[in-house]
Amino acid sequence: MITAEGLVKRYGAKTAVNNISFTVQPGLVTGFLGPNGAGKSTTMRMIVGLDRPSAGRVNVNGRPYSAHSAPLREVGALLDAKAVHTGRSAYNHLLAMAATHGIGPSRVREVIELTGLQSVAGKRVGGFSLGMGQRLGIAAALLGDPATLILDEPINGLDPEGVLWVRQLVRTLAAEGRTVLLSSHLMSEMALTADHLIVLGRGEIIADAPVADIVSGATRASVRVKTPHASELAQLLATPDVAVLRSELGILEITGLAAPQIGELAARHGLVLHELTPQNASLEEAYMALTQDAVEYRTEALR
Ligand SMILES: Nc1ncnc2c1ncn2[C@@H]1O[C@H](COP(=O)(O)OP(=O)(O)OP(=O)(O)O)[C@@H](O)[C@H]1O
Repeated sequence: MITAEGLVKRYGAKTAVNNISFTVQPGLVTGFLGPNGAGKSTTMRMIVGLDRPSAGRVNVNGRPYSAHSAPLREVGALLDAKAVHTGRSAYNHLLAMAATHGIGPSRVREVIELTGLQSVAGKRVGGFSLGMGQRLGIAAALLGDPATLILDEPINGLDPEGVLWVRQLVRTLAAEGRTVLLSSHLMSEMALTADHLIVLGRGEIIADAPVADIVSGATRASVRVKTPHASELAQLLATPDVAVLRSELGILEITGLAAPQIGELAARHGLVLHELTPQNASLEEAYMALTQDAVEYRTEALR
């Protein structure tokens, strides 16, 4: 479990994290989202004691990271996959880390197998691809069999098989009752992986809720209707609370009324429907709506 209370981080005049409080619960995958520069990495660094808060506190499994006598057994973190001694082999890198905590070679072999690095374990880390480096970072995070895991962009550089593997791994870790905090800019992947989301914008929390609530709360779901009586149905639906958009011939996109009510209204007036489909908003749309005022580095649309 991770608990932050009134957490602040200032770098000179820049406030990177501005008085945030949150709890990351065990047994769930919690996604940590936000535009570039929102303060995610800074927060993660404070959780694992790499940065000192300017104010407030953050505990991992009940204590500050620095107060744990064997931190690798409490929290496993993948923060910067490139932060390894490039001259060592993957096996020796993990063995050196393990030695600091009295963890034996058998656990090193176990995490190598778990992360699919067997064939390259003896090779110099300096020659690793981005994806292999990510796998090694995940192996290091798992080394102490910790109850809490913090993974910053773990799928960055992974091939589709690797992305699927990370998704299954973090789901399994959460199902085992562990606390998993995961950052990614890939909303489609986050929608498949996370149960809960904490969204940061300009150093503040702009959402802290289950994924389903964030998706349904930030966007208005619509219903797609295909009918040969589009004009008649659009007229029947025309009330101040219902918006009807005619996207193409015979197709209506309706917001403000649920599919069953639309179907019943059509039936009462003898109007045939060929399709009646609730359109669920995507997490990406919800995320864009939530963060539209919090994006610091905006790009211009291509003309
Ligand atoms: N060491 C530092 N010195 C000065 N400013 C910093 C430092 N580290 C981070 N910042 C600033 O703090 C803000 C938050 O940065 P942070 O890296 O935490 O954001 P992030 O949400 O992780 O972004 P990204 O998605 O781009 O990784 C940014 O404006 C960044 O420029």
